[in-house]
Amino acid sequence: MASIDPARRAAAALLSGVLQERLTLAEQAGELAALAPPERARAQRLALATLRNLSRADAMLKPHLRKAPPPDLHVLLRLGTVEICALQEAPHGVTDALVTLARSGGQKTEGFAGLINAVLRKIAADSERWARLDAPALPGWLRGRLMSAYGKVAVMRMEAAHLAGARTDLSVKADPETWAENLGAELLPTGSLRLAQTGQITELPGYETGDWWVQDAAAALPAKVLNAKPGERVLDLCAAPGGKTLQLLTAGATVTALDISAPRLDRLEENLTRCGMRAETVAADALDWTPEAPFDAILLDAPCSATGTIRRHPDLPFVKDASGIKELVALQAALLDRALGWLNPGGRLVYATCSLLPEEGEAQITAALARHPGLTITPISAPGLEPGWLTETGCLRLSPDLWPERGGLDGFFVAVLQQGH
Ligand SMILES: C[S@@+](CC[C@H](N)C(=O)[O-])C[C@H]1O[C@@H](n2cnc3c(N)ncnc32)[C@H](O)[C@@H]1O
Repeated sequence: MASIDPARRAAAALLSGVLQERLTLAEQAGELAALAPPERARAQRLALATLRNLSRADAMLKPHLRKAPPPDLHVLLRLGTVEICALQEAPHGVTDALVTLARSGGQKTEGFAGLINAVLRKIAADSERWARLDAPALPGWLRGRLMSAYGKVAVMRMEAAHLAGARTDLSVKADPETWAENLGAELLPTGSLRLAQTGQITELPGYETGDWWVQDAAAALPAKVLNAKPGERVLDLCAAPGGKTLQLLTAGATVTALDISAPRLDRLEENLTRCGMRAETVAADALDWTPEAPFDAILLDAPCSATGTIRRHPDLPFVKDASGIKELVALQAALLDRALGWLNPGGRLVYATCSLLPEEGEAQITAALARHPGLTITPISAPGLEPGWLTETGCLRLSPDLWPERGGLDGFFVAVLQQGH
C-alpha cells in the first residue's frame, strides 16, 4: 500500500473546511504549518484547483454515483477527479493515493476505499468529457447582481477568468525593466511585473532583499493614481497587510498606516522590515480614531466583499453569501465620511474596493457626492490604463475578464475625490 501523501491529506482537510465548515483557506492557514514549503504549496495548489473546478468535478462524478456521497468521501472523489481531469496527473497514482488516504481516514472514509477505486477508474476512462464541460457558474446571489451590472456575456467571461486563475504579480521598488529580466517576468503597461510561473516566491532573487512584494496588478493601481509626492503626508487607512503602504513609501511620502487588526498590522510591519521602509503604524478602529493633523492625501482601501478576487480566492463563493453586504456598504460610507474630514484644503482621497458590486463602488461614490456638497471626482489617469476601464465619471472599474490575453486582472473600483472649498 502506498504511504500517505501529506499534501493530499492537507488539501482534503482544507476542502472539508471550506465546503463543510465555511472557513476560508486563509482562516485555515494553520492546517499547513506542519508541512515543508513545497508540500504546503502543493496542498494549496490542489485545494485551489478543486475549488475552481468543483461543479465540473460534480458533473463528471454524477453518472457514477447512485446517491450523494457522505461529505468526507465526496471531498476525496472531487479531489481525485480534478487531479485526473484538470491537472492531468497519472490516474493510477492518484487513485492509489486517495484509496490510501481513505483507508487512513477512520470511520468516515475507511469503508469507501473500494468505491473510490472503482469510481476514479471510471472517471479516468471517461476523462475526454471534461473538456466539454462549462466553466463553473458563480452562486446565484452574486451572478444575478453581476448580470444586472455587466450583462450575461461579461459575467460568462468573468467565470472563465475565475476558472483560469491568476498569475503572480509583483510591485517593485525601482528599476522594473531590470527586475523583469532577472525574474523572467512580463513588465505590464501599468508597471507591475507578472511572473511566468508561480513557484516558491520566497526563493526568488529580490525577496530577501525586499526589492519587490507580491501585489496584483489591479491592486497596485489605487496607490498609483493617488500619485504621492516626496514629503507629502499620506494616511493609508485600512492599510494591512501593507502592499499599498509600501507603494506610498516608495514614492517618498511620509505615511501613517492604520488598521483595526493588530495581527494584520504585524504582517504589515514584517513587510516594512523586509523592504527596509518605515511608516507610523496605528492599530485602531478608524471610526473612533482622530488624527493630530490633517493629511495631504488619504488612501481608503475599504473592507469589502472581495468579489473581485475570486480568481485568486475560489473559496469565497463557497463561504460567503449576500448577508453582510449591507453592513459593509454602511461601513464604507462611514469610513469615507470620516476620512474626508481629515484632508488638508485641496487634499485628495482615493477610495478603492476589490469588489465587483456597484454598491461598493460606483453607487458608493454617487451617494458620497450627494452627502458632501462641494465634493468632486478627479478623472483618473495613470500610465498603462486602457480607456475602456474608465467610467463616464472618470473612475476606474476593473473586472477579471479584462486583459484576457495577458492573464486577467483582479476586479477593483477606484475613485479620486477632492473636497471643494
Ligand atoms: C482591503 S483590506 C486592506 C488591504 C491593504 N490596503 C493592502 O493593500 O495591503 C481592508 C482592511 O480594512 C481593515 N479594517 C476593517 N474595518 C476597519 C476599521 N473600522 N478601521 C480600520 N481598519 C479597518 C481590515 O482589517 C483590513 O485589513
